Amino acid sequence: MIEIKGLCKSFEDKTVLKDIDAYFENGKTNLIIGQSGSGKTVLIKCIVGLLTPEKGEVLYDGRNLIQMGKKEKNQLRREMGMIFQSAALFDSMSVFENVMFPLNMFSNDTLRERARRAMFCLDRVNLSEAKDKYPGEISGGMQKRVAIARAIALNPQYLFCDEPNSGLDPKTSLIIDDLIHDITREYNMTTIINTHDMNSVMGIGEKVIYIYEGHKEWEGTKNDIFTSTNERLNNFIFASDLLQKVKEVEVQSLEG
Ligand SMILES: Nc1ncnc2c1ncn2[C@@H]1O[C@H](COP(=O)(O)OP(=O)(O)OP(=O)(O)O)[C@@H](O)[C@H]1O
Repeated sequence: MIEIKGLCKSFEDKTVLKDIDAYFENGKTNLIIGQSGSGKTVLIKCIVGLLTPEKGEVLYDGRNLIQMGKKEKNQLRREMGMIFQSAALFDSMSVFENVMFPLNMFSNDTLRERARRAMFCLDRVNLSEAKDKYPGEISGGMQKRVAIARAIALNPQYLFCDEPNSGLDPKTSLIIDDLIHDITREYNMTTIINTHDMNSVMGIGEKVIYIYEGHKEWEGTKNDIFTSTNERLNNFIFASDLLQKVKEVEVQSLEG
């Protein structure tokens, strides 16, 4: 579990995060949502240690990241998998070599064991047949799947995904969402996803945190969203006519 307590972050005189408390459980997909500029990326960067907050705690199963020394932080980083907005694969390496990369950097296993692990991860995302291709030769959705295989290669306890669906069509986005959701359960990981994608919220939002102008405005499950009376949340989620219709149908079925 990851817990954050009283997190505050400013840049010069601009306060971006205001006293955020939240917890993210194992085996669940936790989503951070909010308008552009509300502070989601800064929050996730504080959680993974790329930014240091002025105040607050970031606890990884009780271990406070903010107070860790360099050695302990490096150890913790090995327990983290990350999937960035652009899949951020190495273009000059094959799919297989991309997945081998973290294993070659951090694992003490033999070459044979590392190769077996890389193939296992590629198989898990249904890409073993593309192992010799290069990122430029495969689709955006396949690149994201390679990024997922690479992120889980070291068997992380914590998985962070920044806009995993950016640039993907709705159907491919669903495949990526389901994959992240299934893997989270299978490995009992703590997964935090930063997203704008309302389909993701409705599909895999086991826990949703809504950030508004740097503070936590609301939290709940995807089902709680339909019955929430929080006006800011409603304005944000049900901005489109289509989602407004979905809400009406959902509320009717809850009432009936
Ligand atoms: N390094 C920085 N220096 C100064 N201001 C920053 C820095 N990083 C972020 N900010 C500011 O913090 C605020 C929140 O930015 P952030 O990137 O977290 O928003 P976001 O919710 O992730 O937006 P989006 O959904 O568009 O990615 C913005 O006003 C941004 O300009």
